[in-house]
Amino acid sequence: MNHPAFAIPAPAHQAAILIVDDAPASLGLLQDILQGQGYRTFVATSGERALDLAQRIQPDLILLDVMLPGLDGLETCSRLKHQAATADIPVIFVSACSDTADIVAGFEHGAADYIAKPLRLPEVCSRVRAQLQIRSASQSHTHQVKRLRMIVDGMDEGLMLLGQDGRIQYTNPASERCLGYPGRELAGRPLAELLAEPAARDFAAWFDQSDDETLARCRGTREVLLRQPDGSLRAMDLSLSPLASGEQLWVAVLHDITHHKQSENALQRAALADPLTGIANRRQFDACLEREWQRAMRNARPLSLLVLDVDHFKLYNDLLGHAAGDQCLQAIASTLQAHALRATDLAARYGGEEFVLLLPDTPHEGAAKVAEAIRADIERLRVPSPRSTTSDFVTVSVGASTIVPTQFDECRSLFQAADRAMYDAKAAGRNRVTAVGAGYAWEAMHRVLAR
Ligand SMILES: Nc1nc2c(ncn2[C@@H]2O[C@H](COP(=O)(O)OP(=O)(O)OP(=O)(O)O)[C@@H](O)[C@H]2O)c(=O)[nH]1
Repeated sequence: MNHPAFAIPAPAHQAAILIVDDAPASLGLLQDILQGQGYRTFVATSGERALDLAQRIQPDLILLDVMLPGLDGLETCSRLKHQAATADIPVIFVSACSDTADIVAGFEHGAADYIAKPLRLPEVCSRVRAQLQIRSASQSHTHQVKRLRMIVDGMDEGLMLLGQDGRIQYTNPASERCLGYPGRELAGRPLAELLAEPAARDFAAWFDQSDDETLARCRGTREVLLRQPDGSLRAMDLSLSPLASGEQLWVAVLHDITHHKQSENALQRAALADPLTGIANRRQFDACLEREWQRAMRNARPLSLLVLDVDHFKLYNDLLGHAAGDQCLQAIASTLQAHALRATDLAARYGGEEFVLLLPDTPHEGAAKVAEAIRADIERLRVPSPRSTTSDFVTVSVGASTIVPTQFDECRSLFQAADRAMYDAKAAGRNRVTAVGAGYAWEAMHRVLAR
């Protein structure tokens, strides 16, 4: 039977409605009405059968009579609500018992609505439609929430919610990975506590003051170091923005930049290294010399420099070829590097076949000893040098200079003195060390001694 007067547009998907009634007349009537509205209907004449069918067909709505043989409607409704598979299916009681107490009991047992018999058809249609709309809205809301949760849980970026006091209220799995702690250990902790300085101080100050103007300053993205539970640090970009909803919450996003940092560091290292030998290049040496010069001057400590040049290297190259020459330079660089024993010593290739070794806090005698040890070790490499007029093997000449820098000295004077000493060693026959003192203090001492 169709009821055009109460016709409503058929739902986008044909909703399935389970009608539970032991009275054939009312069952048939409800079935006619609902089918007329375009719904698919299923019927059950007992509570037990209704439970079974509901589990299997997962209807969108159940119309349930209260008075049923065996398991009554109230108990059936309770059981439906206690089973995970049917708990979310809305139930409308349809009953001749329409006292307030009956209606209240229906709601207490989990009903979504209550229709009193005798049935008024427009009312049945409206209530059914209303429940289906509520269910559809709630399903799409649940779907949205699930989707959002999947996105947030699957993000590579760490996402956190912070209160206005800067304490963590929510962390997604990626932020737990970034921070190195499980979510339960992060909840309630101030974010600043997990940062290294100077960001830790800034964030603590911002959130402590928490006036709008101060907080506005923590907006945006900055590079921070996160303290890991094992004490190590991880570089991240941290973006902070207020939650648009107007709640007093902040959204913090962590983006791991370890890889960028690593390649940045690798680039920096490459820019400071000599590509042939892997030891420091001239650029790094110049910066280091300037630093150590200032330190030695502040502390009035001796600073020594060795300048080392391969003997007759042109002849070596000409006879054995450039590739063999390169290998020879690599062997010399390794030998030199092996003598850079202290953390502050720096071995570098100054250019061509010329090398330097900077020895901070090293007096004249110490520098001369290191220079001689390097010279002897290179000779001991026994790299054949057939055309050399100095030796059968590759040798080096080394100039060493030492200075206790004063404000009357110039940084380049140390290099110039060592370079001159190296040329003196060449002039004196090569494969030897010449060690000299340099600078105002040295000359002053010699003036006193000469008197
Ligand atoms: N294989 C190779 N040779 C280089 C490199 N840099 C400079 N040389 C060579 O080193 C040689 C240096 O020659 P010279 O400056 O004339 O000096 P030397 O032959 O070593 O003679 P003395 O220094 O007087 O003992 C040149 O032939 C350069 O081509 C390099 O990176 N690889």
